Amino acid sequence: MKIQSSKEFKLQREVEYGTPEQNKAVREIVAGIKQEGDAALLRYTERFDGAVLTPAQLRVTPEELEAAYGRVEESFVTAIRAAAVNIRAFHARQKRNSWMDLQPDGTVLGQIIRPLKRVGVYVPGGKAAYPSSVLMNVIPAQIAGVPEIVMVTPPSTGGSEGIDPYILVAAAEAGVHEIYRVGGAQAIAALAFGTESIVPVDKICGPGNIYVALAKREVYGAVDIDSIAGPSEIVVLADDTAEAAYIAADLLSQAEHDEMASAILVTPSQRLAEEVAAEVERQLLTLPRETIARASVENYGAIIVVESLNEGISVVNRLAPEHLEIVVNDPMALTGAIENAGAIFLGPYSSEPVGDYFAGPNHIIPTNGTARFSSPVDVDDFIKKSSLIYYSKEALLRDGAAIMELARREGLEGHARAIEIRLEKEAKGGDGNGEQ
Ligand SMILES: NC(=O)c1ccc[n+]([C@@H]2O[C@H](COP(=O)([O-])OP(=O)(O)OC[C@H]3O[C@@H](n4cnc5c(N)ncnc54)[C@H](O)[C@@H]3O)[C@@H](O)[C@H]2O)c1
Ligand SMILES: N[C@H](CO)Cc1c[nH]c[nH+]1
Ligand SMILES: [Zn+2]
Repeated sequence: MKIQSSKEFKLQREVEYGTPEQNKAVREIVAGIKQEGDAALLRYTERFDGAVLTPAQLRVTPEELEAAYGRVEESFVTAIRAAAVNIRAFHARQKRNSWMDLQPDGTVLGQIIRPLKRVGVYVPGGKAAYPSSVLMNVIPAQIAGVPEIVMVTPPSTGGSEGIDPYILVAAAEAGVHEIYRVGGAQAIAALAFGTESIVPVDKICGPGNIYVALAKREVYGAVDIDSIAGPSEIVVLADDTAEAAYIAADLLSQAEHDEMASAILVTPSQRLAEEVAAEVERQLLTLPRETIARASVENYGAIIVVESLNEGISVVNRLAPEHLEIVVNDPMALTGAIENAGAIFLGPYSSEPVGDYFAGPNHIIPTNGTARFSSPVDVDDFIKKSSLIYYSKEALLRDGAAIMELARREGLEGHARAIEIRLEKEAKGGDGNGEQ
């Protein structure tokens, strides 16, 4: 990995997100699905995933879900159940309730919280299969009370029409029954606009590669999306107390996701910078996904040597990473200064994969600097709110003049008159129903 100063470092997102070719390809795929529905969905699935399907084969059957249990180890089922307990407990704390505030004049104001009706969850399955992302998508939706959860995931790597059995078992454990074997931009477009086989959804959540992330951005507006949760990112802010081998391993844990993943060390220690660079090289040699991880660290990785931890914090806030590890003498003391980071891991034992799989917080986290304004997936992603306004006669008589003043200053006489007609009637003796 290249060691450089903060001045030499050039932030990738200052160039366009995705190449022009990737952006163009995604726009064409989305338009194709919109115009041709299933026919385009099957064509793209053959082209990008090598799976030749008929419309009847798009949906996973209950028998396939059942059969998947026979293809996974018991230890996997035990582990995914334990992870689900932690994820459920963490997200249960986020549940909101409707509320109403009854004021002394009889006015009632409030918010009604309802779950979204139908959501689509994307579970990646291209370069790796992500059963953990099933739980991260589905559990918060269930806690919110979403009645219809539909999952999409690409057919397994290698061109089989099957889906990775670990993903299917995770879905069965989570209680998802509507699953389609489609992935990439075509799956996102099918969820957003519907096809003959897939009923459209209200919102799409879930992580994915650059094609998935760009497609979510493209369909936003027709449906809601969680955030741009694209290729994974890790930034480690470390001082001289950090163990180089741990830091290198954590950087590679994210680099191995995708050639476009990004792994960056920020440190005031030249010694640590050099040791981590050497460790990354050493550990890469035995990593099964060496080719992907090497491409990631070469193209999107960096070791940035800063003057001080304070300068390091500024660099981190500018990067706004998906994951931030703070591995310094007193990590808690720095946490308050971190303004932009999707998830913050403190100390030498909070290795990033702890959060990817098990601790409980969600691993679907904004990338590409969007942690500046968006948050990890949570229960709030699956609800909507309606405001509730009940004004009593007393309250309208009190506030009417102010409302008419504001309406007339906006030149909206119709608004003013809607209030005035009531005030005038009350001035003449009211409607006699005595309502307060
Ligand atoms: N940010 C997060 O919260 C988070 C969480 C988990 C995973 N991730 C990321 O999710 C991604 C998973 O990627 P993946 O590739 O393994 O699976 P994926 O399911 O996201 O993508 C696979 C799909 O990409 C499409 N595709 C591949 N090459 C294409 C091309 N040339 N043109 C058009 N479409 C093409 C195919 O349709 C394929 O089905 C990784 O980048 C990983 O870092 C992010
Ligand atoms: N690190 C990914 C989020 O960027 C999540 C994940 C799932 N499995 C392994 N990792
Ligand atoms: Zn990961």
